Amino acid sequence: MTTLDDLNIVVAPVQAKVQPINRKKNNKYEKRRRKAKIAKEEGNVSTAATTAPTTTDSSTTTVTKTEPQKVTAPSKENTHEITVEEKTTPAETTPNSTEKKVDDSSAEPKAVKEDIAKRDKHSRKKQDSTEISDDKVTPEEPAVPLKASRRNRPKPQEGTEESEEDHAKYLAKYHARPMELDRRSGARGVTRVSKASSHIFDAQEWDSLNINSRMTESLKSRFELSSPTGIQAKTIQTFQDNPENNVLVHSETGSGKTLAYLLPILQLLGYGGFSKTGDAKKKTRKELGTKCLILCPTRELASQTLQVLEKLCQANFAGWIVPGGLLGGDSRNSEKSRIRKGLGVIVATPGRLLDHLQKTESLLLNLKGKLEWLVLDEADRLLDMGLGDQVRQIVQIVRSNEASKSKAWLRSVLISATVTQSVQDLASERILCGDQKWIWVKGAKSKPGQDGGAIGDNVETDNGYSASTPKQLAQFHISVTAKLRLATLVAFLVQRVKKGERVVVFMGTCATVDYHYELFKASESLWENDSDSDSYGLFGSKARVFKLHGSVAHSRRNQVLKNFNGMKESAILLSTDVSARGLNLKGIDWTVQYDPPCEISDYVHRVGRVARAGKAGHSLLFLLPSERAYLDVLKTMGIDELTPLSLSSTLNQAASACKSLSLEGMKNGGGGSNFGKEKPSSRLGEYFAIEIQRRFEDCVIKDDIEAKKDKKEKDKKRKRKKESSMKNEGLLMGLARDAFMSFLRAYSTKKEAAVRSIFSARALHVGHVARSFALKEPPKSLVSKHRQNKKEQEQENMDAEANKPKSLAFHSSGGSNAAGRDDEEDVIPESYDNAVKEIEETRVFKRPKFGGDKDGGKARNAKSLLLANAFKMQNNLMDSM
Ligand SMILES: Nc1ncnc2c1ncn2[C@@H]1O[C@H](COP(=O)(O)OP(=O)(O)OP(=O)(O)O)[C@@H](O)[C@H]1O
Repeated sequence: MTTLDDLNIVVAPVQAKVQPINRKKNNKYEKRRRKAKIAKEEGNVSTAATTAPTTTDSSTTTVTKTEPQKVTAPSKENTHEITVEEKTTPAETTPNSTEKKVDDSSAEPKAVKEDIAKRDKHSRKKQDSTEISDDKVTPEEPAVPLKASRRNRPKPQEGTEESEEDHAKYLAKYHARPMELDRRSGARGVTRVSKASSHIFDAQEWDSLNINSRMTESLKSRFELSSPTGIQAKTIQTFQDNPENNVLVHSETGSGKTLAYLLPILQLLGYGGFSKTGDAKKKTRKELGTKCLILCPTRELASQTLQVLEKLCQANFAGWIVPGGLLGGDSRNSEKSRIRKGLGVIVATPGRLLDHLQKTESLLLNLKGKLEWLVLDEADRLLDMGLGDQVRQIVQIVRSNEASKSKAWLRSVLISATVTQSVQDLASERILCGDQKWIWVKGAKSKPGQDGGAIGDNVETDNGYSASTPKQLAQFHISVTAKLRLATLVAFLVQRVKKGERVVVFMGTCATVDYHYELFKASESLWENDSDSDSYGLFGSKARVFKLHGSVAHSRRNQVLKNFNGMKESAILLSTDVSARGLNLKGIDWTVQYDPPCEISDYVHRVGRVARAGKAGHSLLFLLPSERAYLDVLKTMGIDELTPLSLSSTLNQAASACKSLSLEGMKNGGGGSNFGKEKPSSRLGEYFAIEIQRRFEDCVIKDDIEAKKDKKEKDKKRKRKKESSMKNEGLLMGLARDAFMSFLRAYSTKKEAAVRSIFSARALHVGHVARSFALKEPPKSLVSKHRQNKKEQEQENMDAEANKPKSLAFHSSGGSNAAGRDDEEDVIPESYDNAVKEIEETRVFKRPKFGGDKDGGKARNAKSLLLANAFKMQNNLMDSM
């Protein structure tokens, strides 16, 4: 029989329950505490940490009592240390420390406090009213766990054990506590430590390669590179042995692919062949023309490559070869004049190069009869859907510019750590490879005898990912529910910052980066006695936070990278995938993927920002419990070394590092019936999560209240004049809403087929997702639209259902969609608008119905209703937000 769980039905999320400031104990809480006691006897499913933690389920709260374990890497310089304390030190529960914090909070303007309290009250009221509304929406986060609350839970009627089971599943899915999540993911306290490795280096020396001795000298002295990496030696040899072929360079991230292709090209341009000695073939800029075009997917990577190229050319080797960049963001006119003077090697982003090819005649003149190399760095990104068209047009123009030439004259060089089947397919298109053969040069992990083959030959795995992540990289994943995500991110960063480490946090969209950046900046410091560092925000004087994404102005992006790379102490860079490819970010210890990437190849490139050139490095991937299958997909791609990181340890360690904050959490939200009974130390991590969540939510609301006040005052001053153009909401509130919406959109539009079903928006708990953006409830625009149409929709759907032939109602027609039930994924649209709407729509139907539902038929028909809604959604594409 089809159960509601099979339908992926989730209890409709309602506004989050947040502990109000100055919350008082009252009868309601007393009752809930009693219920919690009952729950203790009942079962294993536990409440989430961000609700008032009133359960006493010792099986899930007790922290394993082992001594703190310290795993130390052998070499201090090249390794990082991860200390995992399975047992947290009990907090010093001195009344003074908590009192102090309370005093601090009382420093807030009274009006603001009252306002926040009012909102909390309103929020609670709303929740209560929802419980008894027509919709019978189950509260998203009751103050006591639903399982525990006998009276709150609708009584299952006869023959409804199934509903009980559904309910338990629901709780286990969305309200599991850290210890339980750890148990499920198999996370242990002891964890892996990355050690530096020399596997990417070749046994050869620079001198053994046939490149000019002036160059090798400068590589050793100026670049301080003592020996070539394996891929560098192999690529130079391949260029030497196959002067007329196309080359595909495929090696793990950070293995030195940039020099691998630049060195042989410069050798050929400067000296006409491979030799340690020999005279340079000097030419004027006009005579030389443009010999090589290097395309990079981002401006940052292009300018990094240009810097390396300039340094190489100036190194007393081939000073007459003048490289230049055509990068989006620079002035066109200055680029034009540089092109006119003559650029021997051009490094460009596709858009800007195409623009010049179409508008700057002198560029076509410089290329004609001269161009020999077309390099696509990060080829898979350049050839994918986003940039593929532009790159194709570029190749077409370049080739038609030489139409009369009969001899093969242009060689393509593809570079990437991820050579997917689609890249191989595209590479075999004639437009890219001409008449020449491809030579595939593979990196250190390749099996012996595999180099020098043609594309399509000797593929290690079907997907070509196996040689892509550095061997020495220690990869972790953490399983965390949506409502604990934000607190867990902060907890993890607290540990890194404490150790003075540098971290890049990858997020899915520009809006999420903007929001977290502003939120961290606006929040008070986590550390005690860090009052001097107000301007630095959450991590105080211990770490600066930076942001980088595609919508940041170009000039600002350069500055951010410069400042981030220039910082010696701990720093955190919040970024989108704009810095995922090719960038050499200085001294990074960890990459964190807060939002899993759209494509597996992006996973490889993101983690590849650490553990470069054989150094040690770590990566962490955040996953919701519903996204666990993502690990299996990674496995099929040859990435199977992810160790589960303990959530409870992560929170507990942060709690130990920020004791006063955790104590405040205990006081504000964690007292409950167990205050003084349950060992506080066993839940310290959860108190940390509670408090950090509360602080963020208050920060957003406070900012909103102040902005509204400001606007009111400004409007008053203007009297009868037009109202001020100021937004009627705080910066943080606006950013939070944008971030939340963009998260949902991005979530539902994961591109790769292999992961699409894993990131189904229907598995999300929208209310909890809102909390991960420090919103107490999902944005009103999303909810009110839904409410407005809901009744109407329900009626229509019920009508449609009633008119259907009875035999189809619950008939599983062998995968057919005739009854509109068996293949929901096909029916639910994937588009931007619908994806968001889909989440809203499903909120209505995801709630498991328990006994006592007057409209029992409604529950049974939930799946049909869902489908009918999906059809309706399709019709309302443009109307959804
Ligand atoms: N022979 C070498 N010895 C030591 N370090 C090197 C050597 N060659 C390059 N490096 C350093 O290794 C780092 C990574 O180089 P590079 O950017 O070329 O890697 P990559 O393979 O292109 O990485 P990605 O796949 O991420 O683009 C750089 O900091 C570079 O200076």
